[in-house]
Amino acid sequence: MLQVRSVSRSFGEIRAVDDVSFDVKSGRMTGFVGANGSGKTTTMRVILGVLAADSGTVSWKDRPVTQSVRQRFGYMPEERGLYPKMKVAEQVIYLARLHGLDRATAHRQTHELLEQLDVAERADDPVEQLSLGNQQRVQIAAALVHDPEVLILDEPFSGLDPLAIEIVLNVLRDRASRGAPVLFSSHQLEVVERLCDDLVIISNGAVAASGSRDQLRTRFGPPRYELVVGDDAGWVRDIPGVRLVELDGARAVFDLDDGTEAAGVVSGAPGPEQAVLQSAVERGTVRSFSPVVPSLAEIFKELV
Ligand SMILES: Nc1ncnc2c1ncn2[C@@H]1O[C@H](COP(=O)(O)OP(=O)(O)OP(=O)(O)O)[C@@H](O)[C@H]1O
Repeated sequence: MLQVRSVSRSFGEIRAVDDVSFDVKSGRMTGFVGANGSGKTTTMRVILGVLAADSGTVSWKDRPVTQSVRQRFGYMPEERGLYPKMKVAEQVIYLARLHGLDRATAHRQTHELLEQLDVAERADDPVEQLSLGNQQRVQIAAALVHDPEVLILDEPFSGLDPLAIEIVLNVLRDRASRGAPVLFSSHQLEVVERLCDDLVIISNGAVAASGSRDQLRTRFGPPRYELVVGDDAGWVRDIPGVRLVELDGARAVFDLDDGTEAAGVVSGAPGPEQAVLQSAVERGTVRSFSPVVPSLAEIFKELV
């Protein structure tokens, strides 16, 4: 597990990262989200040692992260750093060699990755001749080629089309399933939502929430339900303890009033959602009744 503990970093008057702590667990994909300027890149740079923290620690497998440990990390920086005139494969092999791989291994791992990332046919072209999306795939190959123990990726999906997102996503999942902790930042919340196991939400340099995606959805979602009946569902608004959020003919979405608990939360007490369901059954057909979990975008709006 990679542990970030009480990390702070200021630039002059600006406190870019303020007492930030979170874990990136082995074998899990952790999405790192926050508004522009909230401190994601600064935190990632501190993890990588590109930037020193003013205070706080970063540890990997319970040991402080030193320069030699960082050699075994894979990092995709926000500012992309490929040599435009160098050929794709040559460049990735070169970076692999810098990480200490022998020539044959560097060669083999480069070509495997270019295949997986679906840019193998551009292996002998100079990087500058590739589209930005394809350059991005090469950048990802460069971050992964030395088979890193930990992956830290700053916006790995920006500028990728949906097909490329799927390809990169599969490559990262594969790395996670082999045990690497993967921390990636992204503004594409629907991608993060689909891809991550865990989440760290940062706001103004501080962690606003962290934990597993499913836990956060349960924690931050108001108790909300969707009911679909056979005819008009307008009567739902008259049930005590219920606040109608959306009504579309036979479909009603409702929250429980503030301070009202769902059934089972307070032992034995049936919640107002049970009254809705019972009333629906008495009135006729119930097509569906289910809790609604908030999307990451909704949680984000609430926190950031
Ligand atoms: N080298 C620097 N010098 C001065 N201020 C900096 C420097 N790097 C970052 N900052 C400031 O620190 C704050 C956090 O920036 P950071 O780049 O970490 O945010 P971010 O969450 O990665 O943003 P984005 O989503 O836009 O990439 C911002 O106010 C930024 O202007």
